[in-house]
Amino acid sequence: MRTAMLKSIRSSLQKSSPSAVLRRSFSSESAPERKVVILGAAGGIGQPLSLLMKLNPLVSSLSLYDIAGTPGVAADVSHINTRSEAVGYMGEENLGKALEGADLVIIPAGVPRKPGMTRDDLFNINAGIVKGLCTAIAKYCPHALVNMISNPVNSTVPIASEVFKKAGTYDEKKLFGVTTLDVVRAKTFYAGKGKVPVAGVNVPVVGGHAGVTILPLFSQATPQANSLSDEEIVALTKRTQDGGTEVVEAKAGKGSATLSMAYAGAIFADACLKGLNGVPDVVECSFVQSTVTELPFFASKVRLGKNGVEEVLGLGSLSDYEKQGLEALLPELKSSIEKGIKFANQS
Ligand SMILES: NC(=O)c1ccc[n+]([C@@H]2O[C@H](COP(=O)([O-])OP(=O)(O)OC[C@H]3O[C@@H](n4cnc5c(N)ncnc54)[C@H](O)[C@@H]3O)[C@@H](O)[C@H]2O)c1
Ligand SMILES: O=C(O)C[C@H](O)C(=O)O
Repeated sequence: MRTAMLKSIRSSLQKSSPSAVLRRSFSSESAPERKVVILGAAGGIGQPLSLLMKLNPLVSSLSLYDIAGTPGVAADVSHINTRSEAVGYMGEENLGKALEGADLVIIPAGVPRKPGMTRDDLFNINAGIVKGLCTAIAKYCPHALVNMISNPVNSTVPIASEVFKKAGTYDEKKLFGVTTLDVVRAKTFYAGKGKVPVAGVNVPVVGGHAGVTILPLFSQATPQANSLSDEEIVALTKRTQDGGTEVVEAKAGKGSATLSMAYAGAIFADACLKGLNGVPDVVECSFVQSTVTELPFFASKVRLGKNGVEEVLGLGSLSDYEKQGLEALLPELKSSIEKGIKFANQS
């Protein structure tokens, strides 16, 4: 009787959508102590992400760091009656205190795009910001998991890896480029076009996080929506690849995706915390060190565990259209990775 009940609970959990899992995790209790740090916490993503992480009961200590504005954000969210204590840290002289003892560091620090810009146009400013923050991570919390949101992710993750290598702290299992927003978008657009309930939809997205390097694998979407034509799959792929630009244009100079990104960042951080806590079978897509292709970093499904990446999963079988997409993305992704590595080693 008890075994049957446990089986049924397990199966309903496995079928749940990420948002349902996140809501359910908000109500779980007796989790281990976990310190989560947000670098860039007063920004467009940082503020709603701070709220969502304050709501997550897997977090016991929430450390909010920015170069400006964090006392207000921290005072505000600290009044929310949830498990974690929230503390704000402002200015570089307080970065060490913000990071000490961290289990997970989330980085949405840096400038966002304006209409007409590519993510790579952010490199000149954001590469230096990420390098500085990662140097501090290597010093103050070398064992923390790092969730990189700052763009261009295809280059900022390699920059972080080089900074950690130089400091002697690099652990490839602990560095993640956050590509969850691509998955969130692919699920939403697919459910809309395929007329299937969005809560149950799953779509892996592989490659990287910019334009054609974003490759949604609709051939592996579940549940399969039978009615979609090849033209509709092409249009869905393009919309997923251009999702960020769609928001940048709609915001007309006032930045890029913040609310949907905070949601996606919270889903991914929650998955990392569950992995750290030993929850089995936590799988999300992420841009990580990889041998799935010839490139040193690649986004694919990743199983998360007590040390971060437990297993980088393969691509599975691809449609001919997806195979072409994979071939087409490799040169751009390669050059963005190399640009990040070069920057970290020459400056
Ligand atoms: N990975 C993704 O899917 C994804 C999605 C959306 C946005 N982004 C990227 O996230 C980044 C942030 O976007 P946003 O809309 O929140 O921008 P924003 O300008 O609203 O906020 C950025 C914050 O970073 C802070 N900051 C700047 N330098 C810092 C430093 N050295 N240390 C700490 N904080 C610092 C700023 O003070 C600001 O509060 C951008 O690079 C954007 O392109 C990534
Ligand atoms: O598009 C951007 O510049 C921000 C982010 O990478 C996104 O995908 O929304």
